[in-house]
Amino acid sequence: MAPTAIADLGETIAYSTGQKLEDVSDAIDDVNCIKYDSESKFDANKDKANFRQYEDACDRVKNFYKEQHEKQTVAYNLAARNRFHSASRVRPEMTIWEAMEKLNTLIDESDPDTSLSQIEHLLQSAEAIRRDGKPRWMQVTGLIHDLGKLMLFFDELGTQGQWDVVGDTFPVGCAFDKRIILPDTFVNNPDSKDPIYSTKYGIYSPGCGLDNIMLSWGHDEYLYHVVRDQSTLPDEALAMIRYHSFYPWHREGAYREFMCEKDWAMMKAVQAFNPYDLYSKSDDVPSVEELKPYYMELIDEFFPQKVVKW
Ligand SMILES: O[C@H]1[C@H](O)[C@@H](O)[C@H](O)[C@@H](O)[C@H]1O
Ligand SMILES: [Fe+2]
Ligand SMILES: [Fe+2]
Repeated sequence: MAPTAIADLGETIAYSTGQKLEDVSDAIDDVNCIKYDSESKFDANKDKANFRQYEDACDRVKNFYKEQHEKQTVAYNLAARNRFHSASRVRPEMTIWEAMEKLNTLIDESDPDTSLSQIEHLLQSAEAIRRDGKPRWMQVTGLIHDLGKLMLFFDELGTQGQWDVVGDTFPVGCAFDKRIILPDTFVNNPDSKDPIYSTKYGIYSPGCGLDNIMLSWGHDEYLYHVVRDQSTLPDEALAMIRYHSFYPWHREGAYREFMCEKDWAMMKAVQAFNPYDLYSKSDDVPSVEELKPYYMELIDEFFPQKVVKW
């Protein structure tokens, strides 16, 4: 780890940190009470080779990743986090259901696998989790996991476009791993030539824990911060939200050298969640009005104060 770089990043890294390391053993005990099936029943019949084909994706998707991979730098990430945490920011207020309706106008440029609206994607994920008999906290996690994309509509966050909202995530401040999709598109990212950020560990140290790694700014990181303080969701749900787009880690096995003990338990949770997010995209289109009463009750259970500060 380079001490000067760490000193510069200082508090910003600290406030982007989730649980303290002291909470690790508690979290692991909690995890032991939750059983994940090694294979979910739900994705057994899916042809997985049809999803996430980025090399063959259309120009819209490829251009998206080129832009994202060039612009997600340490400097940008620090600035975005400062805007989010700024004390003077007036945070929009709305309920979870209102947020789902507001998000519905977004067409995600990074996604080669669905042409459905966001509310439909959220309901597909939640319904697949519910059909598999998973706990209620996981169903509501499926329902909300992409609501962070709302950041696109909140001017005071200074969102630049879709490149700092959607798409897969990856750490900044250390070398970009080849297992990130379309890895050659990082050549024009200035950090890939930085003497510290371009090294294997960069500004981090092995075993430092994922909560201490700055992941590219976007809907996962944003929603994690919103939900952590305003819901009763367990640590596993928060990990599913925060890391669901971190495919190079949870699917491809990259960046494992940064994990701490707690992260291994959290990774199981994220991997258990992933099929419901990805493979539910080919399910039937859900009926929003029919499902609304069930999910309104579920939302109230985990967001007791009803109105959320975004
Ligand atoms: O295109 C998708 C989409 O934007 C998802 O919401 C995100 O979680 C994925 O990782 C990404 O690749
Ligand atoms: Fe997502
Ligand atoms: Fe999703």
